[in-house]
Formats: sequence, C-alpha cells, structure tokens
Amino acid sequence: MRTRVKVCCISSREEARLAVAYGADALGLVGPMPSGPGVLKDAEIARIIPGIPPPVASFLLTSEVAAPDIIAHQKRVGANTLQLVDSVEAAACTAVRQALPTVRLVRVIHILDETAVEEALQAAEQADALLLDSGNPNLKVKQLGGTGRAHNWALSRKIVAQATVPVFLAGGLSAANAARAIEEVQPFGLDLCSGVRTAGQLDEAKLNVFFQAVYG
Ligand SMILES: O=C(O)c1ccccc1N[C@@H]1O[C@H](COP(=O)(O)O)[C@@H](O)[C@H]1O
Repeated sequence: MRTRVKVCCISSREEARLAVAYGADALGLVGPMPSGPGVLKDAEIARIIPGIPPPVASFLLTSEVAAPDIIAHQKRVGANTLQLVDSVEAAACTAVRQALPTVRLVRVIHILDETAVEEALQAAEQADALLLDSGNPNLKVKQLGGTGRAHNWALSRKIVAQATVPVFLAGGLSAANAARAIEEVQPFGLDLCSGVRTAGQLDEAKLNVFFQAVYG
C-alpha cells in the first residue's frame, strides 16, 4: 500500500502549490491554537483552500471542542476535512457529523502513555481516520501538535494494528526517520510540519528529500 502524505502548517497558496507538486495527498491548515508554529487566521485559511486542487484534501486543524463551535469553524473556512486536535466528546462528534455529512472527521490522539491505545480505539468509532501526534493537552498551555517531537511508536503500532479506520502518524517526522516510521508503525499516512520547514517556511529541498525517503 502506498503511504499517504499530509503536509501541515500550509501558510500560503504558494506553499500549497509546492506541497502538491511534490505529491502531498492532503494539506493541513492550522486554526487558532493555544500554542504551535503553524497557526493562521481563519480568513487566511479561507483564502488558501479554494486554491487546493481535487483530489488533494484540505484539513482544518481546529482546537474547538463544542459541536456548534466546530461546525462554525468549518463553515468559516470551507475545508473538506476536520482535524480535531483536542479531546472532543463522542456526542459532539455525532452532532458535527449530522450537521456536516460531507465533511470527514479526523480525530487526534496524543500518545502520552499506554492509555492512548484504548482512547484511540474508542475515538475511531466516531472518526473517518485517526491521527497520532505528540502533543500534551494536560499542560497549563496546551500543546495540541506541532511539537517537532516523536512519541513512542510502539504504542502507535498497536493502534494501527487494531484500528478499524486509517491511521496517520505525526510528530517529529522528517526525511531522517520517515522510512523507519513506515516500517515500524505501518500507518496509512505520515503527517508533518516542522520536518519540511526552515525558519518557518516550507523548504523545497526538505520536501524533496522527504518524498524521496517515503517513495524512494
Ligand atoms: O503546527 C502547529 O502549529 C499545530 C498546532 C496545534 C495543533 C497541531 C499543529 N500541527 C500539527 O502537528 C503535527 C506534528 O507537527 P510536527 O511535524 O511535529 O512539527 C503536524 O503535522 C500538524 O498536523
């Protein structure tokens, strides 16, 4: 199976074009967050999304947790996929699905310890895909992604082996560890932000070596 790639923290139409040119299957646009390097204003996200060609998916990363707020966020920007980076109740996910039946839901699980395995398998019941990242929602200023850190991939492997939906692996990925991540975790897709950036900008040379590492 071909490993899909999502390039996150897209900050302009030019970055979107570059990531798609190298083979990105999905682009991530980061809405307001308590922390992280890739945050954009909703108006900027709404300007970038119409430039993303089909069939490339547009993921809106939202830190909203209440159904009306998640729905309103999607409507402001028009993404076809919602990446829920914080902990969202099952009932809220059901309400979002009912209100936005054509929008895909990707639920993020931050891999802190073994309890993440059960959390992920339960979250999969209200998700089109899971995304395993390395944030820490328990901190005073929450980290909900974009940390540049890898987590315990043995736990991610357990989730991939048992999940009923596709699983993306994120957190500290780059050309240096992409092949090992694919071999050890066998995810549906890889998702990365800082590993293809230099001084915050999408770096074509890093994109090139990353895609070579993934596809050879
Ligand atoms: O990048 C951010 O600013 C961000 C903020 C809050 C939640 C998620 C965020 N980005 C996501 O984090 C992963 C991993 O980032 P990295 O590769 O470790 O730098 C990234 O792919 C985005 O999905």
